[in-house]
Amino acid sequence: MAPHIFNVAARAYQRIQEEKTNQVILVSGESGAGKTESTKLMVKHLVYMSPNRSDDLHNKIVQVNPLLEAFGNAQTIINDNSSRFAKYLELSFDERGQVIGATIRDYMLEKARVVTCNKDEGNFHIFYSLFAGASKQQLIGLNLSESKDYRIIKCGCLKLLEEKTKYREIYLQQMDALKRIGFDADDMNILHCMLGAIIHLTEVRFKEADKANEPLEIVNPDQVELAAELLNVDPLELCLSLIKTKTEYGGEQLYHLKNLEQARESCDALAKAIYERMFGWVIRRINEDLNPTKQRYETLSY
Ligand SMILES: Nc1ncnc2c1ncn2[C@@H]1O[C@H](COP(=O)(O)OP(=O)(O)OP(=O)(O)O)[C@@H](O)[C@H]1O
Repeated sequence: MAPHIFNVAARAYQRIQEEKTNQVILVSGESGAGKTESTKLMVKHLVYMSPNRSDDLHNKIVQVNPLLEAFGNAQTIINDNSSRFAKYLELSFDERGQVIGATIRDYMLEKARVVTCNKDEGNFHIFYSLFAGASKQQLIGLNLSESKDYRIIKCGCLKLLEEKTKYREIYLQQMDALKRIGFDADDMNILHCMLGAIIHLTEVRFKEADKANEPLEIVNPDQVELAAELLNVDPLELCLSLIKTKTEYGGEQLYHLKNLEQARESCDALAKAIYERMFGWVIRRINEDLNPTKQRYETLSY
């Protein structure tokens, strides 16, 4: 019989206590095998075994899950809530075996999903919950209209749009979780602006110039302007960076015109990079919340 997950967690905990050495549990398997759910149960069991069961820390770890899933999970053919990143969760213990903190490290976020995903799958959950849950006023503030108009939503399974009630509920949970990890009104606003900017950037379209050796034309420059406004950057600079490459040679700045493919790629790359930074920001804030003390003793990692 395969080892039970509680047994694996108990053995690792026992070794930390007896040998005072770090322990690692590797949770692997194909998509949908149950890695995420098993990890949640093992964390629960480890906290349960701690001398002064820190329900508070366990609750915090559980409560950040909706956030991780909002930004890092998406519907795939195999799993409705598939993690599209690899996760390393480190639990810290004091000498009594008490869990005193947790740190999450993310790897290999599938950021390409922001701009391309299989038609039977979904984009990251956060985009659907944003359209379903944000108020009309918030969406107007981001210059966004009906979700079905956007490539970021259209590139995935449109059926997800029919689940508005579910996503509205999820949005409220996500906003609640953000507040709990210390996001204030300004942080919330920045996060929404980043999401809005990504959505506008993925809308930008380019066209070949009529004459040779002329820069590409941006078909809908309003989308670049809206993205620039939300990112608080100069719209002209942003437009230029999408159609030209700047290099420095001998202290001189040189500009090369991008072709259609390069411009599309750089615009998508920018959207993906913003998404990745945003995810990293959320994880950093989660870690601050999960580490009330900076002291580190033995650790257990997944
Ligand atoms: N221990 C469990 N108890 C109940 N349901 C489970 C359990 N493990 C897995 N499941 C079911 O299987 C689904 C997929 O599990 P999970 O998301 O943990 O898989 P995963 O291996 O992390 O997948 P991915 O690699 O795609 O993220 C869950 O949404 C849940 O419905």
